[in-house]
This record gives sequence, structure tokens and C-alpha cells, in this order.
Amino acid sequence: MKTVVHFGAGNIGRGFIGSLFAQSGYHVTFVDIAQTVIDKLNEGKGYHVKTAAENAEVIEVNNVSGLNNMTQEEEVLDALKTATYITTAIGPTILPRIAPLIAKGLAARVKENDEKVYVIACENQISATELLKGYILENLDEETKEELSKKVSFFNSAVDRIVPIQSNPDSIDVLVEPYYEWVVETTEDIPTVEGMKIVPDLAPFIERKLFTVNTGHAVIAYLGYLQGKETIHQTLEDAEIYEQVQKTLKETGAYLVQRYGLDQGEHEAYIKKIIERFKNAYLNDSVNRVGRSPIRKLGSQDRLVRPAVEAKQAGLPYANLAKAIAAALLFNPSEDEEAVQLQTMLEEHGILYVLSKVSDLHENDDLTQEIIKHYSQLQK
Ligand SMILES: NC(=O)C1=CN([C@@H]2O[C@H](COP(=O)(O)OP(=O)(O)OC[C@H]3O[C@@H](n4cnc5c(N)ncnc54)[C@H](O)[C@@H]3O)[C@@H](O)[C@H]2O)C=CC1
Ligand SMILES: O=P(O)(O)OC[C@H]1O[C@](O)(CO)[C@@H](O)[C@@H]1O
Repeated sequence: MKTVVHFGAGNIGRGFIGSLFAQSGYHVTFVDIAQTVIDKLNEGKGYHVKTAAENAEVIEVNNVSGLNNMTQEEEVLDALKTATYITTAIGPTILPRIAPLIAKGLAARVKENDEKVYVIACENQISATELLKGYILENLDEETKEELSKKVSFFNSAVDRIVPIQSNPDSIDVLVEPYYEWVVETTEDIPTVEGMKIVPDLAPFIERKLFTVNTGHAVIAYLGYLQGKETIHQTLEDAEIYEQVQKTLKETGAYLVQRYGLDQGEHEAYIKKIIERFKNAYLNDSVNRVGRSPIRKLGSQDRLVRPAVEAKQAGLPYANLAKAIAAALLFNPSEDEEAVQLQTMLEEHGILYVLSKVSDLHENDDLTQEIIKHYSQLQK
């Protein structure tokens, strides 16, 4: 039986990527630091994925096991030696932390196994696998890098499925939205995985996804948070916020249509479909989850700043994106470490410093001035 080693046995790991591999006949070895999840994976050897819909579908996921990368390094290295795929859904900021272990595993593997292995990072980040590859290579000598170049392929990917924080922490079953899309960039002939869509150029797919699903979601989360809302679907019931989401996605849409030559009508239909997905009350998705890690989300390549910069450079409107960035700067749930860090940075150094440091935006930039204007208005 073919195997996959998947780093991150969380919501996307269990509810999406791991589940697709299991359904395709793979044994899935999840690697995580959450010992309780690892124990449950090993005890039950399976779990259920349930769709958030009136007529819920329940999928049984079998042929899974778990390893703890902090305490079972040797076992993880063994699993890496024979895996066909190595995947991650762990969060972009964690990739550098798991890279040394993957590097060690690949270095040992290429000495004794000539079979190809495919590495795919499934994160909300442009070029996540390329970045992971860089972190892995930093840990290897020239000779091993040369071996890797023949036997290991790295593919960027875009993952789209809304999986909220699960309501029962004692269960490893996962509630997911019915919709999903997993797009992988390669021209190689690779072993089939059910639900994996292969394209030669990921750029239009990941940008369309990140700057529609994730931008729209972020607008709802940050404006909802400021209005004291708890969930995404409740926030969307607010007519003003609903309109703000539409106006912001019109801005990212204009950029995407121009940049990738998308069909205007088809893109408008795509936006409509995404907003319908956000309305799914069965997900009960919290604004704090969707807005989580605002420093990452305010990064220059992420869902808010990058499309704003791109729109500005293309001579297109960006005022609503600037408002979304301003709202993100006011996101402050006490349990979100990055939100706390962001607020401390704002208090100690001010908004210009934060926009420069976190978003690579400078004082004399028109976008910076537009953000500051909205920031002052939202503070009132
Ligand atoms: N939840 C969602 O709807 C979607 C999430 N994503 C992306 O998928 C990735 C994972 O997100 P979620 O599954 O929602 O997060 P999650 O928090 O549910 O899962 C992350 C898992 O990584 C584990 N982890 C953290 N640090 C670790 C370490 N050093 N070593 C091993 N394991 C570690 C955690 O224990 C957790 O089980 C993120 O990049 C996210 O942006 C992408 C699309 C949808
Ligand atoms: O997972 P991140 O990058 O923190 O952001 C949350 C976003 O990811 C998703 O979970 C799915 O793409 C969306 O719900 C949301 O836009």
C-alpha cells in the first residue's frame, strides 16, 4: 500500500488532505505535536469527516496512524523513507520548524530508495512548497542536494475548503464544508490522488483563491470583530458589511481579471459562489479563527496587502482593500498572540512603523495614506 506522511493533524490535515489520500487507498501517517490527537488516531485507526449541510454526508476515514515529531523522531524518519507523498497543513510560520526533520528524513531516504517522492505544502500562502524546499535545502550538504534534485519533487499548491475549529475537543472527527478544491502545480506524471487537480501554472489559481476566498473572509472577520460579532455567517447578515465584502472583492476581481485575463462574468459568478459559502451557518465559523494571526495576514504577499499593491500599480481602485487593512490593524482578541504583538507594536511605535515593518508599505505611498485615513475613522 502506498503511504503519505502528512505534517499537521489539524482541521485541514484530517478534514481535507488526509481524508483525500485515505479515500485514494493510501495509508496516512499524521505527524503532529498534539499527543492526544496522535493517541486517538492510533487507538481508533480512523475517524469521520462530516459535511456541514442540511443533508450531511459522513465519510469514514480509515488506514491512518499518528506520530509525534517531538518524541518519535526515529519513527518519523522511517516513515519518510518509504512515503510516496510528503504533505503539510501546519501553518506557514511552522514550516521552517519542521524542515530540519524532513531534511534529515530525505537525506537518509535518497541513500537507500531511488523511488520518487513528492512534497506538497498545503497552506494559505503563495509558493509555500517553494519556501519549504528552501528551508529543507538549508539543512543539507551539496552532495545530498544533488541526490534530492533527482529523486524528490516539490509542487506548489492551493487548498480551498473551509474547516472551522471543531466544537468537541475530545473527538478527532471533523466537520467540513461540502465544497473543496485542491490544485497542484506540476507537469510530471504523478500517482493519482482523488480530488487533486493538476495544473501546469498555479499562479492564476492561487491568486484567485487567496484574493477572493481569503480576502473576502478576512474582510468579514475584521469588520465583524469590530462590531462585536462572533461568527462569519452572523456578520454577513449585516448589510453594510455584506456590501463592503462585495466592494472589496470587486477590487481584487478587477486586478485578477486584468492580470490573468479571466472572463469577467465567470469571475463574478465565482465571487457570488464564495459569498454563498461564507453564509453556511452549519459551519458556525468564528471571526477569531478567520482573522487569526493578523501579522501574517498583513504581510506584503498575503490576502490584503498584495492585492492592494497590485491594484494600485495597475491603476485600479484599492480604497476598500485599504479599509480592510485598517480593520485588520484593529483586530485584538486577547488569545491571539499575533494580535497582542501587533497592538503592542502599534502602541510603542505607531502605525507607520507597523505598516513598514509588517507590510513593507512606506510613508509616502498613497496606499499607506489611505489605510491611515480608514484606521482613524474605524477607531472612532
Ligand atoms: N482551516 C481551514 O479552513 C483552512 C486552512 N488552510 C491552511 O491549512 C493550514 C493548517 O490550518 P488548520 O488545519 O486550520 O490549522 P490547525 O490548527 O487545525 O492544524 C494545525 C496542526 O499543526 C500542528 N502543529 C503545530 N505546530 C506543529 C509542529 N511544530 N510540529 C508538528 N505539528 C504542529 C497543530 O498541533 C495542529 O494539529 C494553514 O496553513 C491554513 O492557512 C487552508 C485552507 C483552509
Ligand atoms: O487559515 P488562515 O490563513 O489563517 O486563514 C483563514 C482562512 O483560511 C480558510 O480557513 C480557508 O481557506 C478560510 O476560512 C480563511 O479565509
